[in-house]
Amino acid sequence: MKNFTSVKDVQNINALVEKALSLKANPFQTKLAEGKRIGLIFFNPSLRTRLSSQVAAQNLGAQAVVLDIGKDGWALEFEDGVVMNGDKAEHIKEAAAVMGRYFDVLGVRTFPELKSKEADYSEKLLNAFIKYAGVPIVSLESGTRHPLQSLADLVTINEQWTATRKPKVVLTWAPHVKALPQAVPNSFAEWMGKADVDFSIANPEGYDLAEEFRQGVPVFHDQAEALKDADFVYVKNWSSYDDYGQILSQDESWTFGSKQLELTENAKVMHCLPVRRGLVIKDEILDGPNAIHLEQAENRVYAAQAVFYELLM
Ligand SMILES: NCCC[C@H](NC(=O)CCC(=O)O)C(=O)O
Ligand SMILES: NC(=O)OP(=O)(O)O
Repeated sequence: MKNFTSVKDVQNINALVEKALSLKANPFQTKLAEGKRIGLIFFNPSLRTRLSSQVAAQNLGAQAVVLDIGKDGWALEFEDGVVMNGDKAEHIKEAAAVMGRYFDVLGVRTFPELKSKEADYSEKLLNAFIKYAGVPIVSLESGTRHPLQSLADLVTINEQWTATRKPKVVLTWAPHVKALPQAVPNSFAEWMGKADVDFSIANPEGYDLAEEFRQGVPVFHDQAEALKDADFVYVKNWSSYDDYGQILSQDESWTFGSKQLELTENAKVMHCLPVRRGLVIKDEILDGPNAIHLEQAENRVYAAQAVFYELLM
């Protein structure tokens, strides 16, 4: 594996899931990556990704250094060939190359601006790191994807599912007050497409994900129809892709509660966090026996550990 920015970077996802589970069973392999350094570069806020990546590095014996570049770094220029006479002090060409000289692996978090579909989906920032850093790049959530989250999600589904038949996994949209990225649902859909599950998506009209992420996946605009017999339900808000970055609905009949759960096969309920209680998922679910959001968050450590292991070893 050269970089970890999408499921396409992974040769064998089952092997990576197994690696994460074996690291979970025996996490403190602190000699493995002794002397290696991981830079974790954040353009945006984070709780889980930041902490789980640092814990994962420590478990392997590597050192992690965090830079809140959005807050503490110089304002960066990404355009080529411009005269930098505005407010940008440093070009990504130098910034990424310098960080590449300090670290063996670089993780980067860069949310989409949700203004231009073309700009966000071209992944300009992540690709600039890949081009100029000269070391493996790990996405800590980019404009279009969140692969460390999706790997942890798949690890969690594998852990929780003991039956021999394929589990039915449904990704459902839920309302929110802010326009959120499509990165988490895109990425989840992309990973589920490669996993041994029966996968479908429920969202209101106008919220279909970009076609490349839902090819061959049944999409329902009726949540109740989609939830029937589900074994796992992944709840997440996202803003419109077609009407890019817009909030088209705040319909709270899509908020996931007991009424929705009753339609399922006593499904496990998933969310990547942070979750807005009462709006996205009701307390009765988050505080009940079907919620596995904390297990997902815990597995972020072993997902990151497996990825760092692959890239450093
Ligand atoms: N890293 C996990 C999710 C990050 C982001 N959520 C958020 O920005 C929530 C913000 C809020 O609820 O105000 C998203 O949906 O992609
Ligand atoms: N799920 C997730 O990536 O959480 P953070 O945004 O807190 O890192």
